[in-house]
Amino acid sequence: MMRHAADVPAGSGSPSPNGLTSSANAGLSMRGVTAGYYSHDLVLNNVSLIARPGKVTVLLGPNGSGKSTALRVLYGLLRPRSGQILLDGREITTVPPQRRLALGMALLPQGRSVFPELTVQENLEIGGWLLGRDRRRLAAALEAVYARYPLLKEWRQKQAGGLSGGQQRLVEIGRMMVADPRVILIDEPSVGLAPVIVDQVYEEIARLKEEQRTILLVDQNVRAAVALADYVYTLEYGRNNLEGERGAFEDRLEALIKSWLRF
Ligand SMILES: Nc1ncnc2c1ncn2[C@@H]1O[C@H](COP(=O)(O)OP(=O)(O)OP(=O)(O)O)[C@@H](O)[C@H]1O
Repeated sequence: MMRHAADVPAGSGSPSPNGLTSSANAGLSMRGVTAGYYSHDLVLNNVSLIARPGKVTVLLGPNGSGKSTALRVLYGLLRPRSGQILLDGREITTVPPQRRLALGMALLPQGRSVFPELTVQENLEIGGWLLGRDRRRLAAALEAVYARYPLLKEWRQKQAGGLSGGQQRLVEIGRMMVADPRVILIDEPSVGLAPVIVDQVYEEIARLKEEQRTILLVDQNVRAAVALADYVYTLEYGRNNLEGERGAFEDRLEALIKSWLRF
């Protein structure tokens, strides 16, 4: 069933008063978050959502509705003015991104983020910086990534900047996977990629889902995203709008996309 945010009972999914994790608040959640980049603007206005463990949660909405900003707040790159971020019921609102990484969270940012002058291997090593100077653990983590993505092993001595857009995307995914995250935030994974690479990116997201990782996906590619989704939220003008299980959205995608074109 698709619901309007106004119909969702307040306080649903709240943490247990004793601070212990209950299944009701497992996952990554944003509660009543208000955020913006400048004092006079408001990009997110009282937004709440939850990415359930092992599920794919998709966040959709027209351009400028605040989707990427929501990911930035969830990852700690932008501090909310009010509201809370919780991971498995524990408040992490002011926890910096590097500590969120240590808690098992990762962000796959939109667009090209490889270090072009560095080799593929050096780019992957950056993904393992949490392992510090523990060279053995870093080597083991790199080997696991190479086993998972054999192409990265082939390219390991190549300069990342010389790779194609699709190849660089794989390096970015590999870099994220060095830390073996359990909660993954993905921002527009297919922007600017050739269709054949786009398919591969969604296959990889499907594999991450099969592995029971928690995924929050922001995407302009509405059909591909909804096909993978367990639960969908939409934002409009920085506010919660619709939400519901995938099935409730599948038949309404055309109408939804059309309504966003007027923004
Ligand atoms: N770094 C920034 N500094 C200032 N304003 C920003 C910044 N990033 C985004 N904004 C503004 O915040 C609003 C929401 O942007 P955001 O990127 O979160 O939306 P979005 O829903 O992800 O849009 P799109 O689908 O176009 O990527 C926009 O008005 C945008 O101009």
